[in-house]
Amino acid sequence: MDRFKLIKEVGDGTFGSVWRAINKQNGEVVAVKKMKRKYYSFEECMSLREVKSLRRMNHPNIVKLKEVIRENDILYFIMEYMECNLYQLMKDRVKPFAESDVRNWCFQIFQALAYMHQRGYFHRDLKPENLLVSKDVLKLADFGLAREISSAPPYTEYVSTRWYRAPEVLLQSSAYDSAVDMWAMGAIMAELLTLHPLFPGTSEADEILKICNVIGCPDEQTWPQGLSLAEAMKYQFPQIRGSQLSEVMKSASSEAVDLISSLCSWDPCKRPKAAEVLQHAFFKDCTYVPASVRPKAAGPPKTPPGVGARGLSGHIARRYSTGALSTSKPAANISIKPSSLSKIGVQRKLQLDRQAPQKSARPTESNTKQTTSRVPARNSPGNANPILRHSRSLPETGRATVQKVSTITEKLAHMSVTSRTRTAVKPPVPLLKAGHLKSDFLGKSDEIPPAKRLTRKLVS
Ligand SMILES: Nc1ncnc2c1ncn2[C@@H]1O[C@H](COP(=O)(O)OP(=O)(O)OP(=O)(O)O)[C@@H](O)[C@H]1O
Repeated sequence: MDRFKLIKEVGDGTFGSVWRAINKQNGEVVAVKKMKRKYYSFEECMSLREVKSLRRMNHPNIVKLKEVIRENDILYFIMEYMECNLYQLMKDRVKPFAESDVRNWCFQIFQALAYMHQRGYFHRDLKPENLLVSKDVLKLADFGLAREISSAPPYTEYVSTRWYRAPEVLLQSSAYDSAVDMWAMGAIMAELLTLHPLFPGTSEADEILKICNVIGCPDEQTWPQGLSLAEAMKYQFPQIRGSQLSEVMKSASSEAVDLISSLCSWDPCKRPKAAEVLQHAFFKDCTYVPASVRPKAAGPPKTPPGVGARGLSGHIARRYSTGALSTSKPAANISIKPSSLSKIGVQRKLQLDRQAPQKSARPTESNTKQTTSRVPARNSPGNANPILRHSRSLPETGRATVQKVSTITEKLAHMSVTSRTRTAVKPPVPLLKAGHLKSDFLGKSDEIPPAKRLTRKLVS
């Protein structure tokens, strides 16, 4: 690590602290993520999901892992540096972002998702904090480490973010897939457009209630599997017709509302795939698709190989070609090069009953008993949220408006996605009542005082 000069801590997550640093050898600014737990062998580091998945990703909208260094049993990830995350951009804002900005950002993220879903990976913890920004470039970060659950607590505990958690995960489905990322993106898009979280649940049961308040409760037509999942848990959905998303997002365009409606469909099968989303009318002005997600036959890109709908200079994409894994004890260098894709893909144990062990920027649960803290959500509307005042169901899906814009994007729509199986052991299920606020599905209370309900950071 002598090669790097740490300048400033820029992030403190559950698993690691992140620093802006300079590579003294070439002057390059990098991000150094110093992991909080110790690693006693290089093999252990190599088996981390974050390493396994990120080293296989080479996309302009996925943060590049340059090196992995183990020194004195401490693990460091050397990554490309990004200026901030989307939550930081949102939290002090009063005026919502222009829809064109949201469009450009989301277009980039959906491209990254199309790329990784095609390769059999899905993120499972999409949230504004994990979407990093530099100028108008957005990149997905924080891959899969949280799936690495076999090591000693507390740093390997799984922490997921409730506000963006898909209903099938909330209802403890034993099999779910990349559609969970699509749900999270719907919630994130809405939050970007309104500066308010769309489903700010204070517990898992309240999370489902918040969802029902917006999109109405599911029925045999909209999500039969969901009713079965609920029945298996002895959970009763609150009988709510829901609001109108356009009322919650008054200034959003009909295309934005339509896309969010389809992304936040109860039934994961009814959510569009990432590649389909790129063809949605909301993105009609965004035509650039990076070479990395184009079918090989499509030829070279017509715009520079940058990122985002606006396109960026080519040097950015070229920076991401190689990297090295290294350790100083014992010395060993291993090249990062894309290897054959794992058929297992992302595996992350989901623990739904308790809260995050420590610093986590969002309402989360993990399998520790520690309480968690939250920082206030900017402009959190609380009960003033208009979703609580309206009662009309959303359209089942907005897929009808998906438009075909090019041969390339048409081909993208046929990208395959590998399903994954959740490995969590299910504990006994208590009887749950609709809208139950006192305890979570697994019987552990995570209710917090009303004044703190709509805050983001969980406190010990
Ligand atoms: N490459 C980077 N460049 C700049 N900042 C970064 C980078 N990677 C992460 N960060 C910052 O550090 C924060 C924490 O990083 P990260 O999410 O990887 O840690 P974590 O311990 O896995 O967090 P979590 O609690 O979400 O699981 C991010 O929200 C972001 O603000």
